[in-house]
Amino acid sequence: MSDAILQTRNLKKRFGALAATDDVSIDLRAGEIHAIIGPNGAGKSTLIAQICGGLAPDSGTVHLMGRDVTQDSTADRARAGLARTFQISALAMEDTVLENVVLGALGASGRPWQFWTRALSDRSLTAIAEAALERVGLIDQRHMRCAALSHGQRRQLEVAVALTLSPKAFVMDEPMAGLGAEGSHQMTALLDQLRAEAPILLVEHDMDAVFALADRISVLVYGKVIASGSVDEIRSSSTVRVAYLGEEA
Ligand SMILES: Nc1ncnc2c1ncn2[C@@H]1O[C@H](COP(=O)(O)OP(=O)(O)OP(=O)(O)O)[C@@H](O)[C@H]1O
Repeated sequence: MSDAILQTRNLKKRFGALAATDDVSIDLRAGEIHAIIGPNGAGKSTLIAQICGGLAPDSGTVHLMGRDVTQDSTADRARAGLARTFQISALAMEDTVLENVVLGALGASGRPWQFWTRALSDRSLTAIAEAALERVGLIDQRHMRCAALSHGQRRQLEVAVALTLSPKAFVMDEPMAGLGAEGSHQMTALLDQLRAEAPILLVEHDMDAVFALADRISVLVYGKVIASGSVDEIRSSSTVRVAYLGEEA
């Protein structure tokens, strides 16, 4: 038995003649950040969509905590602890920071139809929300409207919302995109701590962040994993340099 928290086996997805993912088998193990890198059009978004349930694979499987979730909906996978962040922002801009996180905690509590105003006075939910905000460094902003947050703070808030799910695994789609140097620095520090809570499958173009954070890197080119290894192994791989970084052999 594999000790992977999240596992794909032989995922294939074709769009007409194009193999967007071609036999992709990757593992995400407890405590690690596993980065998926690759040039534009390599199949990273297609892979994430199959892992999270937005796109059905033509063949292959996805397992979460040893259970086959390939046929499960996105919502069922989220309830099972697969926390996806960043590509789809579900923040309510007019609500406060705390309200946004309570809304997440409300969904995770299995009481989604409870009146909203009552949810806000439910100490068990606000305590979960405040703990998540503390974790991402936004507790002092909890009464601010979401719209007043900086771009980087909104990304931290998305992590806080994901934390209320008690995630078993994070799938993060370009968390550094659009962040300045300071924002990237803060997000890198946050992800570095979060891996202890739940492992992170990280799709990211920012190589400084990837090299700083990843325990393992898999390189996707034309839908295939062409290399998988530690930061040092990937950096020194001539296959990767030629296929991805575009250098001469
Ligand atoms: N719905 C679709 N229909 C047809 N082709 C698609 C579809 N979605 C993706 N593709 C194609 O599949 C390939 C992989 O795309 P994908 O978006 O997964 O790559 P990516 O690695 O995420 O790229 P980027 O880094 O630019 O976001 C590309 O050639 C893309 O044009």
